[in-house]
Amino acid sequence: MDILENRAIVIDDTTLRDGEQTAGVAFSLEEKKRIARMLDEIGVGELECGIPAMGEQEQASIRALVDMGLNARLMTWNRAVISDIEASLKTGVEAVDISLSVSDQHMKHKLGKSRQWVKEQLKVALGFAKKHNLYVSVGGEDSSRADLDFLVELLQIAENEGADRFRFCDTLGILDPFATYGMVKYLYDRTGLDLEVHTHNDLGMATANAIAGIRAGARFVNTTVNGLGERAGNAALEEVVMALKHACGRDPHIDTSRFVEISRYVSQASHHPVPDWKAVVGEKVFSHESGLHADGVIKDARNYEGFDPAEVGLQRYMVLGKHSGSHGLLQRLKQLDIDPQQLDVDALLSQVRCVAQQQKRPIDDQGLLRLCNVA
Ligand SMILES: CC(=O)SCCNC(=O)CCNC(=O)[C@H](O)C(C)(C)COP(=O)(O)OP(=O)(O)OC[C@H]1O[C@@H](n2cnc3c(N)ncnc32)[C@H](O)[C@@H]1OP(=O)(O)O
Ligand SMILES: O=C(O)CCC(=O)C(=O)O
Repeated sequence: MDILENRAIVIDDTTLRDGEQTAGVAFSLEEKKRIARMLDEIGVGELECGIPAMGEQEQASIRALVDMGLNARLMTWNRAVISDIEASLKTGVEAVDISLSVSDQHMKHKLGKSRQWVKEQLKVALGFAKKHNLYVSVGGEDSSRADLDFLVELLQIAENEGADRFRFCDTLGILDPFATYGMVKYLYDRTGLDLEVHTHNDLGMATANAIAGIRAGARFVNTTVNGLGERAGNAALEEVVMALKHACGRDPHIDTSRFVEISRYVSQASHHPVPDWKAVVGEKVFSHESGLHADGVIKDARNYEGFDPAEVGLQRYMVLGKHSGSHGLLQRLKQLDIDPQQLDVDALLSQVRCVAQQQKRPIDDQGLLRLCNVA
């Protein structure tokens, strides 16, 4: 049986934490509230909303998010340090991610500590958080470079000490989907803890890796709007959700029709433009110019569209350009109320192609009317 069957997938969106860690990005409180509200309204189950250890201003903004009374569970990010968790407690959140580096590289060359220290520190931090009745996700930073059997040991400690789940992090975005599947499955087969995947896009595989992790048994997945996040970013919310629906046949119960609206807002608030061709939310991803494609779409949009553009709040554009064919041209003429019988359509198509080639852009309606000598 497919492991995805009968398992509710929970989206833990970290636009307000890892997304805001994108170099140069800083959301205002109003922007954070609006992003949180929109994500909550579309049904995202959990929001990782900041890092209280950063100081009083960050704590106040997290408190303001808590005060909104959203349906989504709010979670903060913490190092495995008591003072970080104390700062989280001040904000009123009921869930924390307690992060510890788990690869030998990080333990030795970042923390300057041993595996034993990490195991002990996990107990200390987790014990403190559970004493305060917090829901705890243990974040395994750099899990993808960790010794898997050491990870299993850590997961056992986490489970014994009351952790609620473990977050498997491909911190550097160095895995492919097959490796992600193998590593997450290895952990899934050896622990009773719920698993989460946190994937980065350094090799362009964040979404694919997130899906692979879910297929291997992870029930939680970290996403960000537009794939914002450290370096090349995280798995994009809109991509993961649409992939779950259309590649995996699972509906994570998110109102996807607002994806474009949310994407545009986060793009503006983060000062990070979304390319026209960005999967799922790019303005032009449902533009059809090529003759065979345009013909196919005119006959039945499902010939060349994997999902309806309206499903994410986009629209379809039929474009006349260098690669156009006669069916696309005839359709446009019809829309402009021009009788093709009066024209040499083959000659007009040649002109359309030629002008588009010269201008290096599509022909708009005015341009077409001029070519038809009607303008
Ligand atoms: C992979 C990720 O995205 S993890 C999230 C990272 N996010 C951020 O760093 C953004 C917010 N960070 C901050 O505001 C600051 O870095 C703070 C408040 C957390 C800490 O600030 P500072 O005390 O000035 O320390 P600084 O950031 O320079 O150094 C980090 C320290 O935390 C330690 N540390 C790093 N990760 C962990 C961890 N998971 N658990 C315990 N200690 C850790 C480092 O070893 C270093 O300690 P050292 O001083 O003993 O060498
Ligand atoms: O440790 C965590 O919970 C997440 C850290 C993170 O953002 C990462 O590993 O990329």
